[in-house]
Amino acid sequence: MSAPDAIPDFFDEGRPMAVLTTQPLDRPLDYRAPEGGAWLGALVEVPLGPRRVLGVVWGAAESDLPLAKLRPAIRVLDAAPLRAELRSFLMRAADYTMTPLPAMLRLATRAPGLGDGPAMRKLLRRGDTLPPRMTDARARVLAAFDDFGGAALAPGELAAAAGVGPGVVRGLVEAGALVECDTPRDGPLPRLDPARPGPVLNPEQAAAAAALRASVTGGAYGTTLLKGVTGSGKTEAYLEAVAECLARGRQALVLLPEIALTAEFLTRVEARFGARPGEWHSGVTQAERRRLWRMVGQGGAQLVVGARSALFLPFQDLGLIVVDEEHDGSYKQEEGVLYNARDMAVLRASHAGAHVVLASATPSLESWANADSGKYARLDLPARFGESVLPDMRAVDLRAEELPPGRWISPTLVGAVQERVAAGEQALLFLNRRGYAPLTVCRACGHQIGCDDCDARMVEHRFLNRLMCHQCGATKPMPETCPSCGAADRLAAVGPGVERLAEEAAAVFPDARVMVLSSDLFASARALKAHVAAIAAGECDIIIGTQLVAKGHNFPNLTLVGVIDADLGLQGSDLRAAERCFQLVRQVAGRAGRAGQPGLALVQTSQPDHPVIRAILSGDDEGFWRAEAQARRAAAMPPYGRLAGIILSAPGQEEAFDLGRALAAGAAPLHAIGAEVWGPAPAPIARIRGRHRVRLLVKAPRGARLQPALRQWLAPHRLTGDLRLSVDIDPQTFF
Ligand SMILES: Nc1ncnc2c1ncn2[C@@H]1O[C@H](COP(=O)(O)OP(=O)(O)OP(=O)(O)O)[C@@H](O)[C@H]1O
Ligand SMILES: [Zn+2]
Repeated sequence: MSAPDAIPDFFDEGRPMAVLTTQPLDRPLDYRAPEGGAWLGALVEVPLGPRRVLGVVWGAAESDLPLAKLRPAIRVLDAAPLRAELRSFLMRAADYTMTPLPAMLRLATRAPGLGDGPAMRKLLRRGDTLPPRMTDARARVLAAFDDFGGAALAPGELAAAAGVGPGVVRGLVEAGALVECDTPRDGPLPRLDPARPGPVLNPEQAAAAAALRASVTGGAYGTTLLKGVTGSGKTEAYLEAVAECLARGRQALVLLPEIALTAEFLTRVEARFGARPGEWHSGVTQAERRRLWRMVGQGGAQLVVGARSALFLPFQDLGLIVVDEEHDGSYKQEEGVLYNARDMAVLRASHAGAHVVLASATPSLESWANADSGKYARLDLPARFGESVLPDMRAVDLRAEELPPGRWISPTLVGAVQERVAAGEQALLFLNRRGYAPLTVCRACGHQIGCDDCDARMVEHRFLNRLMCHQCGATKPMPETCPSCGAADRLAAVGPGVERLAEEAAAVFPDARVMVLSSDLFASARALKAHVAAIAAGECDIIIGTQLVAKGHNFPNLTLVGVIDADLGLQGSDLRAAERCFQLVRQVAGRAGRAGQPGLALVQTSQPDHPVIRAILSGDDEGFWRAEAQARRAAAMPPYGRLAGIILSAPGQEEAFDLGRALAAGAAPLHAIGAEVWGPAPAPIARIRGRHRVRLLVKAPRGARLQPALRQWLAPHRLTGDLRLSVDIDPQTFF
């Protein structure tokens, strides 16, 4: 199915056709095809009651209403029809995630200005006559066209290219030597040249690159896990697959877990292919989004780099999807439509005849197991590129170090930081906690300040000078007196957050320049990017960061990483606590010593003998995954069993519990596939934004047909009032 659709079905004007709208209806509606007819998959505007809504021609009409009873669609929009590949992907994705199809379609039609006509702008090209009076400046303007291959140019572009003022250009228009023409505003993106030579690869990289190129050449679906230690050149290797894909005239998509990483990636692509790819994420302007959405559909964009929502773009011929840092938790969308972009990438690729590359130094157990069983191919890059070696990893046993109250940087770590900073190198102190302090307590009565709407404590953010709830985002000023007992000046910050750690660093290292990297400190993606660039350029000595710093950044001068509290990740009953702790600490440590100087990672822990900490320190990755896989297999937990979370929420706890109990009592359809139901129980965070939350957990054997059983189980229950139910297939979080 690698070729674009064969000639799609066409509905002649006035013929009946089914249209799927993005409105919450349970099926497509029938309309008559509008003037000019409509292709299958075309985006159309249709009347719905008194409104006009967006829809997609989905297939043949389904009702047997007489033609005269059907309303005509209003018009076909100016955009490429959604291809069969995307339509079938949306149906399967809706099915898998148990999302209503219109909500899925909304993800694929989220382009600004879709309903607008083709936006035109006035460009200039050369006329048939020469100006009566030729000057140097005029000659330069006319010559500028040759530099652009005769393409039409905007007046401003032309003046800039010729190095003249706008008056010169105007004069030529008046003289008839330049003529205006209307041109679509959204032109193709600059061409990437896949034939340009890449860097010289070392033998391991070359072998991986050749295997990846070969997978793309086949033009069929397949998935490869590219496991390489941090700094081994995974990016260089998968860019070779991108080159192969583009050379074959197909499109490629690279997903990154964090917008802050795109700037560096765009620069690398430009260096490799001579132009920048399309960008798709929340930091991109509306005009750029509109252009990219259209160009992806028309084949005017070869490579897109984006966030998880880029998976729903209307590619003309998608040949490759790379999911970089595939283990990253942010690929799971936790609000609205609940989906895992890594899994959906595999699903989309299987419909598009595309290859998937999952790249990571610390793969998810899911991907590791799929490679282990042979379902995915696997390629390894076991060593860092060039002279750099993996950092030396050592534990700092907190039981043996004297730390005064309110201090978190151990004497050993202080000494190491001083040494590195004195040598003109950078040190990173990692603590996965935003804000100043996780807890504010009254020393008079013991009261802990909580959120008014959630079952969560408020976190002090000194930078904002407020308390913040990390569940709902609500903030309030720090009270002067205890809200419970009224005592003044008795409220105390308990525990560290990155802001407090920065305060400690400033006190302990008074001469060092300290910068904090935490997602909440930046008003925009742009500000964050600038900050990352400043760090890479060496504008600070000590970086204090949350998990934001763990994600693939390249700080060449960074040689020391201190993990403030490795035990933090081991806590909690979460199924993936060990896996996440392992991934996070290994990734953070991997930031050290990337450009030749040897790196050191010091891991502060009170449990140096904990198996996870030992695996982190020893670097025995395979041993860790094997042990983890064995434990999960024994418990029949994912990926060796299946889970679905059911979250009920309502203004009152009783309503949610009543439904939960009714569900638990009527679980026969689940028992029929060998599944168990746990709960209902109050969710660990029992209230968010004023709504009470109750959870059930469904656990099924690996091969069970879970979704049909869930549908059958849930069908008899009507949601009344303000009761909400959401289904989380393959849940990553259990709050
Ligand atoms: N063959 C090569 N020639 C020149 N430079 C290389 C080569 N391979 C890798 N590098 C450089 O080494 C550094 C690490 O490579 P790269 O970013 O591709 O590794 P990675 O495995 O993707 O790292 P991470 O896991 O941290 O994302 C980069 O600066 C890259 O430009
Ligand atoms: Zn809250």
